Amino acid sequence: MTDISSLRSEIDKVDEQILSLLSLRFKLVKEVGKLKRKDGKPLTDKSREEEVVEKWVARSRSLGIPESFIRSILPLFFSYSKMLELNPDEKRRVVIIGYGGMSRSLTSLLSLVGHEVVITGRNLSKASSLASEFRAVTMKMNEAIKWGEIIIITIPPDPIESGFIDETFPMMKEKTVMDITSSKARVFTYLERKSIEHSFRFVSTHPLFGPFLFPVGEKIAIMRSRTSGDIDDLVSFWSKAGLSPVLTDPETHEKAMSIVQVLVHFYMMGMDESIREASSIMGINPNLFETTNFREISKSLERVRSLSSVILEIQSNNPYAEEIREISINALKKVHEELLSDKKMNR
Ligand SMILES: O=C(O)C(=O)C[C@]1(C(=O)O)C=C[C@@H](O)C=C1
Repeated sequence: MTDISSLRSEIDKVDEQILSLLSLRFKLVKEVGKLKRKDGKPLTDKSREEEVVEKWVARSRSLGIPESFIRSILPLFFSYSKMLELNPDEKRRVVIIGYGGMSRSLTSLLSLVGHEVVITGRNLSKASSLASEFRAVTMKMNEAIKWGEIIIITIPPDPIESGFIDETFPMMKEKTVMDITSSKARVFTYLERKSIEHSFRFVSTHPLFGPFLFPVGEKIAIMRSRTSGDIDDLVSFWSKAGLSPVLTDPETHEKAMSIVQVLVHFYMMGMDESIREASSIMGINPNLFETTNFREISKSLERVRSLSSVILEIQSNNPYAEEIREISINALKKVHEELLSDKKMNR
């Protein structure tokens, strides 16, 4: 009988082959990228992606590999391929203030695309451990700001508004400064005022994705301020980094976020709470009976739980939050009543 360790060494050999082939695939993809850039073609070719998926699914069927497995790994291939095909014409000196999840996500993208990225903040050892994960470096806050052309503030709205980085604003003179907060209500006005006082160019952004690596293909909301002037350069900066810019203004952004974030998170917090309560009342562990839908929803609930501080921050900062939660409760009541009256009719 073959023992586990000899089987594992066979697996290691197969893994080695998979990796060599993957590396070859990525090299070919980079060549495709060069041709696409030369011809001015878009990176995404949906019909080619569909063709690749069909080929893989057909082949995997004959090999007995589940279709769902193929369909879940191929989007990762395409997204990573597109990232390798990116190549900005112009390297920019980008400074990221802060070292949290969103800083990590943006650093992964901007450094891979070829920009020079410096991470800074009060705690340089945290900044440097993040920088070492990518092609990025650390500098003290004042040195970094002096060096950079584009400054991205990734710290949360409360510290921004309580003056945590106020001392750095005079050094930002004539630089381009962006924030990435999810709620623009107060931060926007604050930074716009500072940009007028200290003569820097302020453009507000909101990356519309969570703190994950290489977010190629995701959206970023971009909002002009009174000091931003023409923002074509920044729209191109973000598109060349693989994101899709959505041009908007703070008011529209807050209204949109009241639906996309406040409403959705509110329902999910309620769902999480009711699943816990119902499980305890029924004396049941629902995970033992999970359906596909339940599993997918549980994953989303888990994500919402892990981002709870940001989610609560949005619930408290969005100016439409109360109105939206009211609308949500009324909608739920309406569904409840409709279900009750349907039941009566069916009797
Ligand atoms: O064939 C291309 O056009 C590629 O860029 C390669 C590739 C792939 O990974 O197979 C990646 C992105 C495109 O949307 C389609 C296919």
